[in-house]
Amino acid sequence: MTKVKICGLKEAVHVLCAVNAGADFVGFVFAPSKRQISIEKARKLAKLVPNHVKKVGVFVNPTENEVREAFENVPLDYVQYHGNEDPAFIEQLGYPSIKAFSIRDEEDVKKAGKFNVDYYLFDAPGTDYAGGSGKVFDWSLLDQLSIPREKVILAGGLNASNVQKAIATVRPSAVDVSSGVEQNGEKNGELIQSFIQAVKTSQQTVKGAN
Ligand SMILES: O=C(O)c1ccccc1N[C@@H]1O[C@H](COP(=O)(O)O)[C@@H](O)[C@H]1O
Repeated sequence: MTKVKICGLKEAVHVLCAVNAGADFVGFVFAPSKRQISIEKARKLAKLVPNHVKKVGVFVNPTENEVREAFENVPLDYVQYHGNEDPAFIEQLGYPSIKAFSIRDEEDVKKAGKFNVDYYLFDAPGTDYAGGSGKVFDWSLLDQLSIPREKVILAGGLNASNVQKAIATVRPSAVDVSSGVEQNGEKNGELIQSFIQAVKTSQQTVKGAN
């Protein structure tokens, strides 16, 4: 079952929409971004999230204290490191973790081998911010990936129209979306629902074909 992460949530209505539509992870951005929210805001939104939906905090080159404060106070289930954090920094903090890699070429893919994390997230390089650019990268760069697929999250410019092809091509454990469920720069409930529906339909199609 491919899981779904809806990232960059800022409003209660969209958190509830993601949860009700079947999201497996919801993401709160603490890094510099147009989607950045405070720990206090994330704490309020987190109260709307049932235990089976995992809460992810997105950081870019944070200090240890920034991560600890958010993890304990929201509270979070996973920390997503979306910058140039090194393996020792992540291991020292010791939280359940997702490490993001910006993929331009095969060398970027190889960097994943240095980390020991719960999930390896592959994304397009950022433009204005470290992530959330809405850009797709060349998925074929992941063809030779040695990371087990159950630990792979695919991100980068996904939307309801391309996510089924993305799943069939990369076979990730989960897909992650931010820009692709937004309209005029804001999250959109219908787009969140259609994205999650597209992922679920994709799984039904695969089952039916077997
Ligand atoms: O969403 C953001 O604003 C963001 C800012 C800084 C780091 C990561 C961010 N989001 C992550 O970006 C990817 C892809 O997003 P998109 O669907 O291409 O817009 C995803 O992993 C988000 O978690």
